[in-house]
Amino acid sequence: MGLLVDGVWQDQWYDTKSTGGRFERQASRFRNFVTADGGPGPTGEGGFRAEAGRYHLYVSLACPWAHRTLIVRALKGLEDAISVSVVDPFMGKEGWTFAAPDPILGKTRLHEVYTAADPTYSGRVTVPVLWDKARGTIVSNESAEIIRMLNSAFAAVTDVAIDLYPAPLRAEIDAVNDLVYPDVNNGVYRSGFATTQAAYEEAVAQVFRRLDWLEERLARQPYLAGDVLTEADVRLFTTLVRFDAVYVGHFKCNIRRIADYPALSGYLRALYQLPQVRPTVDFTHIKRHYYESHKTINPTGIVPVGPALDLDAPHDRGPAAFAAAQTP
Ligand SMILES: N[C@@H](CCC(=O)N[C@@H](CS)C(=O)NCC(=O)O)C(=O)O
Repeated sequence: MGLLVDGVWQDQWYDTKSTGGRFERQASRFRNFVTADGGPGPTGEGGFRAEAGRYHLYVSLACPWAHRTLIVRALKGLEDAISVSVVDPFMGKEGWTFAAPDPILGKTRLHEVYTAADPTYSGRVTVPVLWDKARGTIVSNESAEIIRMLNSAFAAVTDVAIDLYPAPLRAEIDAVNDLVYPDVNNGVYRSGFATTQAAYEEAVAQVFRRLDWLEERLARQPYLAGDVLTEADVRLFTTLVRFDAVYVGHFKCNIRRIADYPALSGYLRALYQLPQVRPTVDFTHIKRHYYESHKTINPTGIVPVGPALDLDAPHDRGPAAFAAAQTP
């Protein structure tokens, strides 16, 4: 675990001293957008046109943010158009590494991919990374924006016509994301990485207040934004699927389990059982990464054997429904 300072790798754990024991996540630095015509997106510069074979994703199968991009790539039928490298589950002194040199740049450490894009980069070296093979640089390292690009820019290179961010539901999706991101997706990290009792208790209470709220919503409707599956569901799913296996124990989010919430656990199983989603879930990487890498939390690195989860059990949510993509 570490970060780059002016392009030089430094091994250090998160600094929570200056924030009263609270973990604060850094904003992502590469913020360009792939677009259908190569014009600039909402942030960053233009020149990144959607083309089959041009882009590469660096992911960790353990990481919930990277997992979002793998799910959207699969739901949008982009597996052949966008290649993927998977980092080793263990994140040690060199940060994320590859078991074998990566096929694009021949690197063995993810921080070398960052310095290949910007030799003076300063900041954390995170997954996911969307790499442009044509320009030899990083398009984006912000998962929330990468999933938007995968959803919207690649219509010409896929025959899957579903829309995970349909115009009529955008306000609702944004509103849900604005609650789920701080309270749940990042809330579990704020609970687990807190270094004072007060910071932990504040974070864990916030996680469960929001899970209670989500339980109530998902008892009333099949998906977070209504009747169709959207990016809001993908974003919640990647935290839910890790929750009982990792966040309950390792991050001390143990007031309740997802298994104790009937609607949330049925919803989790429904999403997990989608044929595009299930192959993206790797519990070996998920459990090994957290329990082996975070030595300040789990010094022995021992990975617990349980819990026994049956995500293949039946659910009551019916077949998946998606919004149809509008032809431009
Ligand atoms: N805002 C980023 C966060 C990504 C992120 O924090 N990824 C974690 C893995 S779960 C990481 O790579 N952490 C390494 C570090 O912080 O040094 C996104 O959503 O893309």
